[in-house]
Amino acid sequence: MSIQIKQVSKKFGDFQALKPLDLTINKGEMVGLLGPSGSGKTTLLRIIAGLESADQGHILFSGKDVTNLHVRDRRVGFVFQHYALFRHMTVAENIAFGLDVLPKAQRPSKSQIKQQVTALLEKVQLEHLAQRYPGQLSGGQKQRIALARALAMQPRVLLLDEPFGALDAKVRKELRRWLRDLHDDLGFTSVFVTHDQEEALEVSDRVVVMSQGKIEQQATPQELYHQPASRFVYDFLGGVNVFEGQVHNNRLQQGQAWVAFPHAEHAESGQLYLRSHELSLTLQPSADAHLPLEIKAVSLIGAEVRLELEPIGWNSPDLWEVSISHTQYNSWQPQRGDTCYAQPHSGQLFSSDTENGLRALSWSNKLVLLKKKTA
Ligand SMILES: Nc1ncnc2c1ncn2[C@@H]1O[C@H](COP(=O)(O)OP(=O)(O)OP(=O)(O)O)[C@@H](O)[C@H]1O
Repeated sequence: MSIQIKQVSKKFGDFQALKPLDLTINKGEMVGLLGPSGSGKTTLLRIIAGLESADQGHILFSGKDVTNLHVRDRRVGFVFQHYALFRHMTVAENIAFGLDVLPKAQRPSKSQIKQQVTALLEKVQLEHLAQRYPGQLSGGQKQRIALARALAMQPRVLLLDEPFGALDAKVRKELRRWLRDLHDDLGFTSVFVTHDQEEALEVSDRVVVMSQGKIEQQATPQELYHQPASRFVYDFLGGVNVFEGQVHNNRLQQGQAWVAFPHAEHAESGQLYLRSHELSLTLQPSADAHLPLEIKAVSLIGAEVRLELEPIGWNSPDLWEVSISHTQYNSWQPQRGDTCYAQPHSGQLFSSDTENGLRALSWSNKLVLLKKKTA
């Protein structure tokens, strides 16, 4: 089922929690609402559910206006961060709950309910826990049961509010992949709220970034990562190293540190945003950049080696973080206190004269061109 949100807005007292916004969620799509605390994600989700009413605007499910339809008639399933399982009921009873309380005319027979519960327990891979009580389950297991309970009602839409927010990082990762598989398997439409960038980028078909009650950008994870529409989105996605300076002689300069622009730039000042994979570390400065850094920490855990670097003779809002391969680490053997230099390949420039404040820069093209010329 598709969801259309048309000019929906919401005020709490004088506070505008949602500015009039439009959003279309396609049938079978999984959409992540991503944004900082207070940006309006939960309010939007609750309005879609019918738990909250919009001040103005319309919500359409598959083209039908459901704005004034009661929550119980919208056929939406919910899963919240805090598993609202009934403690005095077994897992099986919890899953059956919604079906057991249906009006008689709609209620399946006892044996049908039993069959459905068994099928759902299989889907969430927890058949062996049917007779346990919530108090005897792990956080991750509770969330899977909460999901099974939501699915029992055969919702047309599944709404999830930080469903894995209370779980530890490893379980969280497992569960979000599992949720994505289940979504694909059952083919429902899902909208989930998260403030975790990695989670949103990993499982969503489309990510809607919200800030101060409005949509900053909606895009596929790939588009969002590679073409953030604004500095807010770039900052919010994180994992970025920033070099700020004044422009002189087609260089971005701060103290003795500088980066030469690959093309002519007319701005007076700017901030260069570089993600870890957009630069390499060298032992000498190059003709394109002089960005000295001191290694403050070397972390070997994980698929790559993460270096934390402090600017030497220039300032940055945060320490720089750059990942290198273990092969590179083994040949270079960087140590705390060593000096190295950042050499950008590509990045984004935010400056007063760029349209939307953002321009993609590429030094790699220049390098490729040079290579081609000399070949
Ligand atoms: N019932 C309410 N009464 C008054 N203000 C509210 C109410 N519900 C939400 N708000 C305010 O509206 C804004 C948006 O809240 P919302 O819960 O939608 O944000 P969010 O993006 O989901 O944040 P979080 O990630 O912290 O859950 C917040 O500033 C919040 O304080």
